[in-house]
Amino acid sequence: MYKVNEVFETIQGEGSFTGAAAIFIRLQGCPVGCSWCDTKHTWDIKDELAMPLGDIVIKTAETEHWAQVTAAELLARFIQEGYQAKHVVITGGEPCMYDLNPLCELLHQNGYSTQIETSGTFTIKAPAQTWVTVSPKVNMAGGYKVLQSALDRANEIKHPVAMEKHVDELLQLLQHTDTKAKLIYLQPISQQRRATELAIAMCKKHNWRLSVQVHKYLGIS
Ligand SMILES: C[S@@+](CC[C@H](N)C(=O)[O-])C[C@H]1O[C@@H](n2cnc3c(N)ncnc32)[C@H](O)[C@@H]1O
Ligand SMILES: Nc1nc2[nH]cc(C(=O)O)c2c(=O)[nH]1
Ligand code: SF4
Ligand SMILES: [Mg+2]
Repeated sequence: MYKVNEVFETIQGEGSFTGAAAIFIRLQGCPVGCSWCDTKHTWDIKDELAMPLGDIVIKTAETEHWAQVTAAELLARFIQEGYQAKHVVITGGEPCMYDLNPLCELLHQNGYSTQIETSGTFTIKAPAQTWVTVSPKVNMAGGYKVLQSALDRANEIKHPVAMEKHVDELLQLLQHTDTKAKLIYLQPISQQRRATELAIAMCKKHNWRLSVQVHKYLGIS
């Protein structure tokens, strides 16, 4: 069973799948506590805020409501809603609090590709074909060993930056990671001008890529 905060079809706005039509599943719950997090409404799991999946799918505002569902119920809902996207992004909250194997396997069997957006603070439980985006959160719950195994598994590393020290953190993490087959992105925090300028300069300096949360510039979810 998965606790789901939101389900919606949109355009992937971050990382290497930017521009791809995608179905997003936003899972409820995250203990990491990033001060600049743009999805704080997913942090807590409040029993009294449970609601049916049908109500979750039509909700338009960011709320702390969630629905408890199976993988099969989610797939059935995609079909019922007439979603055409064949790429599914599982985010949160922190999706790796959950075992994502049953969900991803069912989606793969039904012709979807899958992608996870994770902080690297929980062990990743997902099939080998799943594209893993790690947005590393340092000095947070989970510890160094878990984060390193997430970085090793990552297909792309997408580091949120606002200050030089965030770049230094990434450089430190990459020292212990084989990055040959990985894409490395900097993502400016909250579209701040200074963060964006820093990210551009550092992408040029280190030959990394820039991810700018295109959906926020477009004003879409
Ligand atoms: C909301 S998080 C959910 C998934 C997971 N907990 C994680 O942190 O990767 C999804 C992505 O948004 C990024 N993010 C969150 N708040 C942001 C902000 N204010 N500006 C830029 N990126 C942000 C995270 O770093 C992560 O890459
Ligand atoms: N369009 C769109 N793209 C996204 N890529 C990652 C997102 C996330 O919240 O994890 C996200 C999101 O919330 N919306
Ligand atoms: S780990 Fe992700 S969801 Fe959790 S607080 Fe940080 S950015 Fe937000
Ligand atoms: Mg988002």
